Amino acid sequence: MEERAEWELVVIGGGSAGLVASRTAASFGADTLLIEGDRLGGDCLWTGCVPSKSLIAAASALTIARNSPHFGVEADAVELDFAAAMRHVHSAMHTIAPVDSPEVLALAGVEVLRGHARFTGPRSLNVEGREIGFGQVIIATGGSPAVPKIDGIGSVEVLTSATVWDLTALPERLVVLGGGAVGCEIAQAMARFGSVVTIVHRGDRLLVKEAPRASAIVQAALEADGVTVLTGRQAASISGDGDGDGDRDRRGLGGGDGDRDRRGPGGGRSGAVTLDDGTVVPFDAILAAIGRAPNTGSLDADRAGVELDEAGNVVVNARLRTANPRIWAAGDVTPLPKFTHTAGMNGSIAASNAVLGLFRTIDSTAVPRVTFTHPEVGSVGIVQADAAAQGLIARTIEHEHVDRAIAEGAIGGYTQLLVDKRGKIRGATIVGPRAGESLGEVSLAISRGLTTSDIAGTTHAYPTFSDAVWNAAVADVRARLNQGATKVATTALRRLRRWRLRRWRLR
Ligand SMILES: Cc1cc2nc3c(=O)[nH]c(=O)nc-3n(C[C@H](O)[C@H](O)[C@H](O)COP(=O)(O)OP(=O)(O)OC[C@H]3O[C@@H](n4cnc5c(N)ncnc54)[C@H](O)[C@@H]3O)c2cc1C
Ligand SMILES: NC(=O)c1ccc[n+]([C@@H]2O[C@H](COP(=O)([O-])OP(=O)(O)OC[C@H]3O[C@@H](n4cnc5c(N)ncnc54)[C@H](O)[C@@H]3O)[C@@H](O)[C@H]2O)c1
Repeated sequence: MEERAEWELVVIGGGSAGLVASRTAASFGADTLLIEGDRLGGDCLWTGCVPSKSLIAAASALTIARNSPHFGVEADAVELDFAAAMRHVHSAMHTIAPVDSPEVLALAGVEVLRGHARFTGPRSLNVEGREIGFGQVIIATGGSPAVPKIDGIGSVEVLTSATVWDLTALPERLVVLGGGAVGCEIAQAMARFGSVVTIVHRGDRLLVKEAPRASAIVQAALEADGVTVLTGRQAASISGDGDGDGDRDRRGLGGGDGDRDRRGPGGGRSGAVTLDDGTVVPFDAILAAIGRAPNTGSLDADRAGVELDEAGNVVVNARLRTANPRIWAAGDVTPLPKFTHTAGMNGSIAASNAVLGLFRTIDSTAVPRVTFTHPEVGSVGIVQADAAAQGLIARTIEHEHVDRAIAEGAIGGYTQLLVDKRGKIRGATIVGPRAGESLGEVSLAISRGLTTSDIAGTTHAYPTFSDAVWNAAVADVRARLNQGATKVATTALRRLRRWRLRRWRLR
């Protein structure tokens, strides 16, 4: 690395937020140093989006093959090769990884330093013994999976989203703690592979941030795939079958031989969990998916005057500036929504504010999110629970009336737009195949203040799932035509037209 007394901008953390922040800063010509303590690409590439969506794709392929007789396609023996499915997961990660290699970043003007960074003062960092001076810093150190504090948790190897991708054998019985996005996505994929999966969820419904109807549809879909969903409960204690120190091969973690995982006592990952209502659920593997904790524990943020909240998140204002005006933060290390797209977007905002002195602020009105279960749940803007309080009107299209859904035999979902009095789209929920793809249009509409007339007046290709968005907008426009001043105007225009037509006839 080039030696300098001071770097114009240092970015700590090479995940989604840090990568976008450093590339943005370098594109403005700033001397940019990116410090990464582990692997460039971060959670999204190595332990989050990419492996989970690859696992889901493998499980979908299996389910489609099994359901093919419905479409008149007979497949004799549909078999799972779990080790091959996991090879697909790792191959996807390694295919994407080179995009963010130090060599590619260097071409973009970003210098990469490997090592763990911590603050030594308001304008200095230490990376593995090396002092680094900075003009400004963007903290993008992300988060790590939280592990619950439960009696006996040390007696068993608890999988998390950081380690589950190293499984080489399918656990026969899997307990998933937590019914958020991580829990639902992985539980469904593993159940489709053939694991007997139980979700233990503290909340009263899965995916609690989504509309209750969306939660109910996802729960029914998971149950149809064989998942047992226990809501309103949590683990009280865990007991491992063995001594808890089984080696990696016996646990089916890394380097195993791919055999179906059947560990007896002493295996280290099997055991039983006792819930707070006394229910006992035995397992061959247990996955904690109860949220994430920010990576600020060893950052020595206080030495730089950076304020943390009670949960350890870096406190930022709407411009993503911390309590130290030279230090900014973006991504999962902040209390903002934890998604790759928000990490990237906010990384770009932090970098442009830091380097160019702009006053860009984060947009919290149109943050889309998609849970990639089958069916997918996509939502953006205001959710249904808050709609009534804000006087919004819901326009809902059931997918049983969407031709593409009928053609694909996937009619269980719905598309709902939440619209204000003037026809402005303020929120949406889509439950169904490719909901995430249909959501883009609604996100644009909300962020640009578009109305249902704008969507209704835009030709949409047929037959697509985005037809449902179009039809919901058309339904809103039609309903408005029958109301108030619009009704008066259309009635007057129609009468005028009829009068003119009558006069033409008389000529
Ligand atoms: C199972 C799972 C599935 C997910 N699926 C999706 C999805 O489908 N869509 C979506 O939008 N989001 C998804 N997410 C969330 C998404 O992965 C995160 O929101 C996103 O990756 C956060 O990016 P980040 O840059 O803030 O943090 P990270 O990606 O965690 O990057 C932080 C980086 O900082 C490094 N670091 C930490 N401390 C230091 C230090 N002191 N010095 C140097 N380096 C340091 C770390 O090694 C890491 O590489 C998923 C998450 C999980 C767990
Ligand atoms: N498709 C996506 O975009 C995607 C996918 C996965 C993860 N993510 C991101 O990753 C983050 C973490 O996801 P997550 O699912 O781990 O967290 P989460 O916070 O979304 O959900 C965890 C759930 O577990 C429950 N819970 C907490 N402690 C529990 C306990 N001891 N026992 C049982 N239940 C318990 C909580 O009530 C909560 O609803 C999310 O914030 C999300 O933004 C996004």
